[in-house]
Amino acid sequence: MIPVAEARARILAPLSPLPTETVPLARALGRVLAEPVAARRTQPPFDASAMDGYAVRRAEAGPGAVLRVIGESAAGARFDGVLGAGQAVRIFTGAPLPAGADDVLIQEDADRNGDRITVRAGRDEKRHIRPAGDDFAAGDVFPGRGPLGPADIALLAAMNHAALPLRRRPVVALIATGDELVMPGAEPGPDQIVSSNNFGLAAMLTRAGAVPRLLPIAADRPESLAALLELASDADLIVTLGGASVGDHDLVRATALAQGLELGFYKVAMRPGKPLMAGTLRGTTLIGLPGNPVSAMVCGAIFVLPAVRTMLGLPPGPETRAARLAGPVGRNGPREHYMRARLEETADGPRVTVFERQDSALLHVLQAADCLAVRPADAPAAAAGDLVQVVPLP
Ligand SMILES: Nc1nc2c(c(=O)[nH]1)N[C@H]1C(S)=C(S)[C@@H](COP(=O)(O)OP(=O)(O)OC[C@H]3O[C@@H](n4cnc5c(N)ncnc54)[C@H](O)[C@@H]3O)O[C@H]1N2
Ligand code: MOO
Repeated sequence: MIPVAEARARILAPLSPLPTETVPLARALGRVLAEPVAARRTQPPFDASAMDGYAVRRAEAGPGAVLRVIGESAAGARFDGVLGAGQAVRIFTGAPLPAGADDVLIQEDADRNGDRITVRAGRDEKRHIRPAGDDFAAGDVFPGRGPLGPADIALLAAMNHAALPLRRRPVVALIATGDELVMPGAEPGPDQIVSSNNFGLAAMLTRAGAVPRLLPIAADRPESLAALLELASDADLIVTLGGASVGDHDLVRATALAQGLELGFYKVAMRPGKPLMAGTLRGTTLIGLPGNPVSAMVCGAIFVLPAVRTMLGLPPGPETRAARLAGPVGRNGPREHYMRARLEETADGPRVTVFERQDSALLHVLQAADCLAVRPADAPAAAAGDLVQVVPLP
């Protein structure tokens, strides 16, 4: 058994960022930039009005002042002249501020009579001008990388990018194994269950910016698994689920070895996830996840997502943070324990409640969790208030 950090390092070592492709902005949600991109324009490109009202000179627009309206500046159609003494220009939100003006009087503070306005008493003192470049300036580097969210897309659109240089999305083949499994919606036989791990992993991968490819379930026969490994051979990463342990029907390692797998390691000092294995099959990284549903999901977060992020050119993670235990936890054994838990922000900082039940078959416990509290191998018992590292669940 090797430590978790070493197992992850060995998985990541042969991986590198995938090539760049140019993708229309409207298809960039959830994708990752392959290189920094900069604003192609300044926003706003001119001093703009933030309100509907009148562009004026502040020094002459005190309460009671009377000004003559000489024109209009609308969003998309500016007033071309220069504002002179005693003059005002009708202006609308988003319109360029005319030369000579330094203030926008909101229309609620003006009484209009023909081409005259009178400034009301108690007028709003705010100038209601958005200076040029208030949001960003041409050349400003877009601050994010990805996976891009809705606000990222909005900012990139405003920066005038119709298409973006993105990392190609890693295609991850998912092969669930076991005669006991049927697809959701099918009618399981008396000794069968519904396959959940491949769907959970697929969701995790999609959210991380990868393309999961759900292959048919492999039966517990070497020919079945071998055929599916063949089918998966053009993926960027192959993930098998189950069949990793020592039982008579756990065939993944033997079958993959017979197909030419160069085994990197088998077994990690981790709970859940001990029977994890990884290696290279015909040039493609293969990660063999344990079958217990929570083990598969935890190993997905701790090993598969870092592999995907590396292929996307992102820091591999997982990111951890410190939190105080809400209650005591017992001493740990020789395997690093990734305990299902819930994190809350309190006045004293983040606090983590570790769940009572940690059996790796309990998906309802995982569903209730939002993080994993990490207990190092052989850690002594810990008390409420002690610090532990937590990994947010994806
Ligand atoms: N004698 C030993 N037995 C076991 C050991 C051990 O060291 N010695 N390790 C245990 C640990 S830890 C784990 S984890 C499991 C994992 O074993 P496998 O990877 O071989 O998983 P399976 O036997 O295929 O399945 C385990 C369990 O999970 C269910 N399963 C499998 N795939 C799915 C799926 N796609 N969706 C939902 N559920 C799935 C399967 O039906 C089993 O109940 O081994 C322990 N045993
Ligand atoms: O390591 Mo197994 O993954 O405990 O359930």
